[in-house]
Amino acid sequence: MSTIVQQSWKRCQESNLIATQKANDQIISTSRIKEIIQENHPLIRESLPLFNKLSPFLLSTEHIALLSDRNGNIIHTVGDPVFADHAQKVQLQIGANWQESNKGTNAIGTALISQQPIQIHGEQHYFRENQFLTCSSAPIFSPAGELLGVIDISTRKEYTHPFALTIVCMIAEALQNRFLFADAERVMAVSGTYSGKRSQQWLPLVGLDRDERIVGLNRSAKQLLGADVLGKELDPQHEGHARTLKDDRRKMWPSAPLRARAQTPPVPLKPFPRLAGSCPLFLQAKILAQKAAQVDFPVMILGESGTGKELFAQMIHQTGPRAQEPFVAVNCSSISENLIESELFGYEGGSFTGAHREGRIGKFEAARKGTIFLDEIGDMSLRAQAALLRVLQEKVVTPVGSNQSRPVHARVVAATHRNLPDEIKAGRFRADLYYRLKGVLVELPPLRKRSDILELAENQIKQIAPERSISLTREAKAMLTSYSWPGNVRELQGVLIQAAFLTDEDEIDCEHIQLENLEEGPASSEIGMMSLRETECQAIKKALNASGGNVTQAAKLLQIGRNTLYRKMADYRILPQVNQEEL
Ligand SMILES: Nc1ncnc2c1ncn2[C@@H]1O[C@H](COP(=O)(O)OP(=O)(O)OP(=O)(O)O)[C@@H](O)[C@H]1O
Repeated sequence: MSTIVQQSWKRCQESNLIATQKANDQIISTSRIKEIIQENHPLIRESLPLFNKLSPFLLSTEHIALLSDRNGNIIHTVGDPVFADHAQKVQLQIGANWQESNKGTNAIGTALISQQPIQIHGEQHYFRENQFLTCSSAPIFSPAGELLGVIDISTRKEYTHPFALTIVCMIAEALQNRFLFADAERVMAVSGTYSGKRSQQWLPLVGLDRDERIVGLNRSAKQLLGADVLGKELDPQHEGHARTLKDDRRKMWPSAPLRARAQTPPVPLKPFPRLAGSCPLFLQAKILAQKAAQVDFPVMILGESGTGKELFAQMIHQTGPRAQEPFVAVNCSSISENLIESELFGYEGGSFTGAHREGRIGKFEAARKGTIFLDEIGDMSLRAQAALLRVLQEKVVTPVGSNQSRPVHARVVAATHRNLPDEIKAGRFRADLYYRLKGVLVELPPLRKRSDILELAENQIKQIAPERSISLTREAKAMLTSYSWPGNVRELQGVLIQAAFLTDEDEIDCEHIQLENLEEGPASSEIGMMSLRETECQAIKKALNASGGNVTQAAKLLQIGRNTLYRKMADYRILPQVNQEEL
């Protein structure tokens, strides 16, 4: 037995776990699972494509793959339904908790404690009931080194695949890289001489923030540079050999010091994403924005949060004559009142405590002849509004601590979810600024008023899981069109990511769709969506009772696949015993 396994057995004995007894088999409640899925949204979002790729390889191999959060809760499974059936007996299923304190020595729980990849083979499992398994797990770390969860591949001990452990390690590393690309402003591949063991598989990747500080690195980069480089600037020795793989500094805030500005090479913008939708209200706004892109008037985009305001601003930039220049997005609500002037107009070196020695250019200058997108303009303080108005009137900025003005060439596109005329009446927004910004007014409809919700949903599903052809059932479509969508397209995206994650078949059904305020949807009660779930739940319970708890027979009675039934049971927290109650 390896030292890790020995230490784990010792912990189990010290916690008075009895190997011959049943392990703790509590399943967490449906509402808690929903919360856990919400909490782990980024982990799920990044894992989904990898699980989708893995899934076909596991079919008919008696293997399943599982994803657990950092607390050992299983939040996703894919794999061979035949083995899933056996696995269910020991709760290798969604909603079970595989922490060592519950399940004794096991690959998920022990990988979480040891923070190392591990394979637990047959009798190495502490509880006898788990000794028919061999499970291979690898911890998943964020690029900043935070433990996020575990990826596991399990099977009967006699079927263990020789590369199972290698595969989970590769998936965990691929996930770390996906996080790096999703979160860092700039990703660089570094090279150099390795001091420790060389990792053959992955390019050493480093993620940098807008201030050029290292915010994340993958395992190879950690071996090369050491973990203590987090928060520091990249050593020039490595920077010299580094290749930039992703650079969003033109989109957001290019925070390079003044002197470095001229050296920053132009970075091509990503191709513009298609703005999906055929609803007349939406098309009207799109046509207006496309026209506005060709002229230089200021544009004001109005719409609730998540309706696509930033996407529209990007479209205006990228389809207009300034497309080759930077697009700089500024979220006015997230900049503190004290810093707004230095953020927008820049500052001279040493002009205030905490300032960079070399000084910084402001966002107006960073946008050069491109577009500055002032998001959440309605949340700007009156002081900042006054400063902004001056810039728009005089077309110059004066960096903090300087007495020299610099010309502004950028085009301004502003957006807000607030009703600015109301804000003006309440004295919170300056009327003169409103009229300066308002040039062309583009109003985006909230999703609940759009007639193309299903078209958008189908479009999103294709983007989320391009390699699967997932469709929506009739009931799922009714559910989506009857909901009020307070979070608009962004909420729809989140719901569909979860749904695609929860189904491992080619259909998204109501059980996979988790809506926050279902009761608030205008028509949901009218068409009885909750009772649909309730009816399905009752039908499953009845079928299980009629079949004496035999899942295969119950599935036949219900005319659905056994695997589908298992997933529905997990969703409704139904155990396969007679007269079971919801947990
Ligand atoms: N018509 C559309 N087609 C495809 N995706 C869309 C569409 N509209 C919005 N989205 C997507 O919805 C999400 C939210 O869009 P965006 O960030 O532009 O909204 P917003 O109105 O600026 O939100 P906020 O006010 O919260 O900043 C993004 O992921 C965007 O890609």
